[in-house]
Amino acid sequence: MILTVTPNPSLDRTYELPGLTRGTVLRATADRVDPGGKGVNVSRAVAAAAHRTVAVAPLGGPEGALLAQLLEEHGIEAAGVPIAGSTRVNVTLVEPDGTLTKVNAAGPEITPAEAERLLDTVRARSAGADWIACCGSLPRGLPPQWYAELVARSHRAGVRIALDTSGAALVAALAERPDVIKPNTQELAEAVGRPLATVGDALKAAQELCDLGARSVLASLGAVGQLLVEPSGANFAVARVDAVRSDVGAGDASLAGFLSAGGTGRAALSAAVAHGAAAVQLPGSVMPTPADLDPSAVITTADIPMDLPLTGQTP
Ligand SMILES: Nc1ncnc2c1ncn2[C@@H]1O[C@H](COP(=O)(O)OP(=O)(O)OP(=O)(O)O)[C@@H](O)[C@H]1O
Ligand SMILES: O=P(O)(O)OC[C@@]1(O)O[C@H](CO)[C@@H](O)[C@@H]1O
Repeated sequence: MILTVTPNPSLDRTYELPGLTRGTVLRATADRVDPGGKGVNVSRAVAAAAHRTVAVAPLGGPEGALLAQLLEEHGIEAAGVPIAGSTRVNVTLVEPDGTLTKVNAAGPEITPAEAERLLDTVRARSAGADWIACCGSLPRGLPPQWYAELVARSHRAGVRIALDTSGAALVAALAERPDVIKPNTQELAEAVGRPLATVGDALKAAQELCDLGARSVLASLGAVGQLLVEPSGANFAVARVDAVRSDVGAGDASLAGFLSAGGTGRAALSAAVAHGAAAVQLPGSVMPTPADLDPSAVITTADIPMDLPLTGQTP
């Protein structure tokens, strides 16, 4: 069973536009709403592969009620923690050429009592979990050390932790030795405090995060592929993709594939890349099912392409 924790879940609204013109009323040609937030997406992908998952998330207001309803419709068991504030709505604008513009709200303010109830709910639901995946930004009210506390508590309960977050929350959690962290290129660069130009730079940065406490690093490098750095060594994988439709949630699909395949070693890395490649070929944040995966398109190697340039960092 994979338990996911999403402290700042979202309703993901996607609007398809004939064009994106600033300062005008834009009429959408299509729109959709998906249950969102990084851990929620991991649960969606795990459930799509018919594995057991429980999604822990604070839920509040009419948006929280709709999110709970959507999760139920997706067949995902939710452990919702009621909060006084309202669950956020994140908006994606899609232009005809496929360009995506995403607006993520800050999310509700979580009270100290709600924060404690969230930690208690994770503890109560973690019996029998193979992994706890803690994913996404922290809403207001949760201090940057909140994930560190969650990692420490989960390790005391004997459960492995995967952490996908960024900035101070990521750095603060390293000392508690998360079993795997999943930074993307931007998050990796931010964590080591310098821009990364090549896969070799990303490898060095991932090794530094291991020195700071991460037991392993699954670095997702967008179209470039993924690096898995473990005590036993590093591996790199990339998959052929015919046409990218939406990269929203591709990292979440990757993490779900990685954990479902055991969360360690080359086979899990290959599964992560197969899931990422499948996810980008699907619309919105639709998560791949086993039928969408093409393992034959994945190349996995211990021969790291050190000089391969990276993309996807904003200064
Ligand atoms: N443009 C692309 N072309 C091919 N594969 C891609 C592309 N973008 C993403 N992928 C695949 O999906 C994986 C995850 O993507 P990425 O590194 O962008 O994650 P992320 O930034 O965490 O995504 P998100 O936060 O939206 O879930 C990549 O490692 C790769 O396997
Ligand atoms: O604001 P955060 O928590 O960093 O990211 C939230 C989010 O962008 O991540 C998912 C895609 O990975 C979306 O479902 C959701 O809207």
